[in-house]
Amino acid sequence: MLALNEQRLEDLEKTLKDLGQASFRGRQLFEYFHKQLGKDLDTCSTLPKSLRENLGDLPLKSVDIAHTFASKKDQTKKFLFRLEDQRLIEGVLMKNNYGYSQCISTQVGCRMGCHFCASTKNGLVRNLSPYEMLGQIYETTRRYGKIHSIILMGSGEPLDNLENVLIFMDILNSPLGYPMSYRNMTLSTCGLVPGILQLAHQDRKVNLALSLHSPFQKIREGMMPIAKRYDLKEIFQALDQYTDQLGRRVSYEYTLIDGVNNREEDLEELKKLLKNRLHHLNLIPLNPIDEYGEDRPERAKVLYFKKRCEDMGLNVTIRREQGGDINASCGQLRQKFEEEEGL
Ligand SMILES: C[S@@+](CC[C@H](N)C(=O)[O-])C[C@H]1O[C@@H](n2cnc3c(N)ncnc32)[C@H](O)[C@@H]1O
Ligand code: SF4
Repeated sequence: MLALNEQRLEDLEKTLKDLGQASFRGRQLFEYFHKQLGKDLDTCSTLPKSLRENLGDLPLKSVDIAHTFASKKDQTKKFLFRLEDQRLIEGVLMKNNYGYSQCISTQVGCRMGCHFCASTKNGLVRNLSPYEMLGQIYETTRRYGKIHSIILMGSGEPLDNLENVLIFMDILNSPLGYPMSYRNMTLSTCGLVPGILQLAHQDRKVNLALSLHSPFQKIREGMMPIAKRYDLKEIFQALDQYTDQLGRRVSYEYTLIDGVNNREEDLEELKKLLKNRLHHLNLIPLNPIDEYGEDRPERAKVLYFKKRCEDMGLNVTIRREQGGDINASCGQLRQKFEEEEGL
């Protein structure tokens, strides 16, 4: 059973009803957890003391900020959050002109095995529960104020933990809670087709990003083992359904790796794939990790690639390099600290 502070409103009302309480008590408790960001039932003054004591036996989930790394170059902050089993996960908080945007993790580790990604080096440890995702946002909100938008681009593959991710998004979106619009939530996936189709056929209008990395099936397979399971043709069919059903464009993450996916033929093939689709292409220069021998292209090559995409009529940006001095490569910090702690 989910903890009290990670149940959807209707489930929390039912839990309270099963305890012989009126359903409005469930609503009050939901507001306490998700609007007031309360953590300790003793401070929930809307509930009678007897009920608080009664609920005291039921577990609440918690997340703490274990370490904060502040960039000296910009206002970016990187966090290591500690979970109740002492596991660590990473998150990044970025300041934009419209407010804070936060990158959050959805799993401890990842089982997808992309060769360039530090998050997957020790495989998947476990899925995050809904509160372990909410708690990342609530803890930063307590310290820095309201978060405007989130991206599910920390460690983990969100579509490999979709049930909990949907509960998390629904609670965050609830008018009685935080609330954050689905439109301010972006889910990034390596391309798990069943999950993309599930997202296409429901009405939460969240943003979807595909980690594309190569327009060629064989090269993609060489970078991301999961590409062997779902090929580009299947993935694009699913993405087309998402756009048709929800009228939303898809973002494409493209980690630029020198000599691997920044060649002339990559540009031509990208044009064929994206030109006639609603798209936004986001170029991410590789953040090299020890286990992966390939190189990050120098700045001039990144700018050239972007210019060529623009000339071909693609809608393209280079991901803003925020917090470059706090080693923002996903998964590396957690790996370092967990090794030090012998986890
Ligand atoms: C860590 S993943 C998490 C979300 C999801 N699992 C995915 O792959 O889209 C978020 C993004 O970071 C990118 N990424 C991972 N390791 C990277 C690295 N070393 N350098 C640049 N981008 C990287 C991934 O390709 C992906 O687009
Ligand atoms: S890039 Fe995404 S899917 Fe691939 S290993 Fe990293 S977290 Fe997992």
